[in-house]
Order: sequence, then C-alpha cells, then structure tokens
Amino acid sequence: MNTLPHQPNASDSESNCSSKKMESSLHIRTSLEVDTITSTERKRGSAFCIQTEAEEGVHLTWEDLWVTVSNGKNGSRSILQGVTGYSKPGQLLAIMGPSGCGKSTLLDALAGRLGSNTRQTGEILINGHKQALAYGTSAYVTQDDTLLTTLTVGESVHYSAQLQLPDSMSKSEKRERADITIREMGLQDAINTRIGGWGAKGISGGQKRRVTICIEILTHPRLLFLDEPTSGLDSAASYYVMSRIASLDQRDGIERTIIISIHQPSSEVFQLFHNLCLLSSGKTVYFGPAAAATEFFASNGFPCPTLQNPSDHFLKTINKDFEQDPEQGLAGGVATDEAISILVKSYKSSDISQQVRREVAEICRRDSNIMEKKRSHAGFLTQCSVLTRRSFVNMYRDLGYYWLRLAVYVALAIGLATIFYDVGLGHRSIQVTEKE
Ligand SMILES: Nc1ncnc2c1ncn2[C@@H]1O[C@H](COP(=O)(O)OP(=O)(O)OP(=O)(O)O)[C@@H](O)[C@H]1O
Repeated sequence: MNTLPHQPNASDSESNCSSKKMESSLHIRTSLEVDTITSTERKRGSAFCIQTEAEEGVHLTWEDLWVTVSNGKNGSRSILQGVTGYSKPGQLLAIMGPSGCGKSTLLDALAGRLGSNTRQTGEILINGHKQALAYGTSAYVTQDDTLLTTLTVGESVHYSAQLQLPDSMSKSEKRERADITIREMGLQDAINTRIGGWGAKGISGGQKRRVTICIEILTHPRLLFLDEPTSGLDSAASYYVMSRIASLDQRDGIERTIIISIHQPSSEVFQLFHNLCLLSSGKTVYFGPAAAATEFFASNGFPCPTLQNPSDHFLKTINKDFEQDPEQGLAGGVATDEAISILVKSYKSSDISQQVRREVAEICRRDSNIMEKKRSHAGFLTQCSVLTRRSFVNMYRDLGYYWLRLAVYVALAIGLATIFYDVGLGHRSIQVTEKE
C-alpha cells in the first residue's frame, strides 16, 4: 500500500481559478478508507450493494504548473514549465514523453507526492476547489510492486482488504469485496498461486502489476494515479493490463478519473486513451484528445507514416536524447530541437490549447461540492491482529526468514554445547567464583 503524504494545512477555501503561479499546497491523502455502506445495504449483507455516499466524480485541473528543483550552488532547474490540463471522471488521461521529460514529476505533483527538495507553483484544484482529498478517494500505483512473495494472490488481497476496509464491514463483506476485485482484474485463475520472488517462481510480471492495482482499488477510489503500469511487460501483457485499467473508469457505479504515465504504448493501448498529455523537457507539446494528436502533428509538418504506431511517431519526433542519423532522415526534415520548438509554439497558439483552458475554467466555475472528509479504516486492534497473522504466514513460508534462521540457531547451539562437552562434574571442571 502506497501512502500519499498528508497535508493538514491544505486549504478548503475556494480559490480563484485564474490566479497564476500561486503556491499550491494541495496534497492528496492515501486510500486507507472506504466508502461508507448505508445501513439498509449492510442489512442485505452483500458487497454488491455497497454504494458510495457521494457519487460525484473527481475533476482534477492544473493551471500553469511549475516544478523546480534546487541544483545546489548552480541555482535551480525547472522540471515542469507551466503545464496546464485537466482530467475528468470516466476518462483515462495518458502522460507520455521521452525519458526524463517530467512524466512522473507531473503525476507526483498532481498526487501531492513531490519530494521536499522540489518547489511547486501553479494551481491544482479538485472539483474547482483547493482541498485535500479524503482517505479512500485516491490511490497511487507506483512503478514497483511491493508485495510479499510468500503469499498467494488471494491472501495478499484478502489481508489488504482486512487492513484497509473499515471495521463497520463484516469479515465476509470484506472478503466478498476482495473476491470481486480479484475477478475484476482477471486474477481468479491465479488466486491460489504465490506471488513468488527470487527463490521461487510465482505469478507473471503482468499478474503482479494487476495484484498491485487490485490492492489499490479495494477502497473504490474515485481518482487513480498509475506510474508506468506497463513497465517491464511485453505488448500482449501491457494490453491486457491497460484494458483492465481502462475498464475501471465506469466500475462499481463510480465514474473514475484515471491518470497514468506511460512510456511506449502499442497502437491498441493508445486507442484506450481519452486524452493525451505529451511532454518534452517539462513543456507541453500536446494536451488534448488522444485521437486528435496525429492530426496536430501532421498539421505542423510531422505526419505519421502509414502503418506506424502513432505513439512511436510522437516520441521519435520529440526525443532529443540521441543524435538523429541524417541518413535515416530527420523528423519532418528538421532537427529534433527545432521540431520540439515548432510543436510547443504551435500548441500554445492552437485552438486545442484554448479549448483546454476553457475546459479548465468551466470546471472551476461549476458549482461542485467540496469532497467530504471521511475517516474510516480498520481499527488499531484489527490491524495488529491481521499484521501478526500475515507476518506468521510469511515467516513460516519464507525459507530464508524462518527455517534457515532456525538451522543457524541449532548449529550455534550445537557449537556452544561442544565447548562444554565432557567437562565433567568435579569441582575443577568449571570454576565458579562466588563473591560474598
Ligand atoms: N526530486 C528531484 N530532485 C532532483 N531532480 C529530480 C527530482 N525529481 C525529478 N528530477 C529530475 O527531473 C527530470 C524528470 O524526472 P521524471 O522522473 O519526472 O522523468 P520521467 O519522464 O518520469 O522519466 P522516466 O520516463 O525515465 O521515468 C529528471 O531529469 C530527474 O532527474
């Protein structure tokens, strides 16, 4: 479970959407809480009947967002340079760009996870308000899977459900919620397979990603951040994982807002995106409907060759990490730096960019509710009991952790015993000095 930092001083007051470069204190909390079950639904005793109290989705907007890091004596460096955008419920936004362009930084800024050595300016609003999200409203899936390798898929999700879901839910309800989530992510066939690690092969990399996502969506968060959910997966596994993620946007009666950063999606995966944010060196090259990106590139002199994956074409055009081979042809006949500059300028003055600003202003103007602050997750005693049980299972099954350690202790005991072996029982065998 990844935790998002708590920002107690995040203001609840409505802020003026048009004000620029204002210090944003928005931070979003972790999903340790679930949506409350109404009493009638609890009586029915079915996790299928679980409803959220407030069904409103999360509109996330960011305007003129800058993130800078201090370079010590050399001053500071801008990682993000005035990016603007939005993400709406029921939509999947993909952040793309060459390595080091600021994808993870944008995702972290939106999720309130930036490091302490960074400085953030600009405005990030939730439903038009500067506010902190309540527990259970958002979840962040990091690049790495942090799972206990000795547990099975089912155990991992069930233990997590017992830890995250509130004590007001019965054990069977928690179990049912976990089972439904496992089925949603297509993991029912692997439910009894161990996660596996360096010692023993377990589930595949794609399945591990899905288990991590499963654990994060147990609390039915309305805002989901995923940092490179397909890293390390082959194209078939990537498509399978991404199609499951994309299907979450309308699940459980909740319109989810999903934001992912992704390196190089296949053309099939690309078609799952509603909106695309293309970054280069922290600047917006394109933000708008994913389907319109090819036309934007073509209208600026960088048409996508027939049968080429559009995302490959975009990244090839704006990747300046490697020297272009002139014999293979430069992007649109110009150097990469120039291509980026053309695209960035063109985007700034384009109708698409104006439309994005209008959309952001529209979301801010809407009379949306401030998100409720609900605090409900498993109590201290439940957490202690679940963690103890999980720890015992882990120790028992972990060869290195438990059995190898036991063997070392036995060997040590035998070694010590040999020192005293056959020392005899006479008064000279062991001299004991007693001080009166
Ligand atoms: N806290 C930080 N301190 C110093 N530099 C940072 C910090 N966070 C990010 N950077 C730098 O900012 C740049 C962008 O980093 P970021 O991780 O956002 O890129 P990315 O697009 O996600 O890259 P990748 O696709 O390789 O993961 C990198 O050069 C990185 O070294």
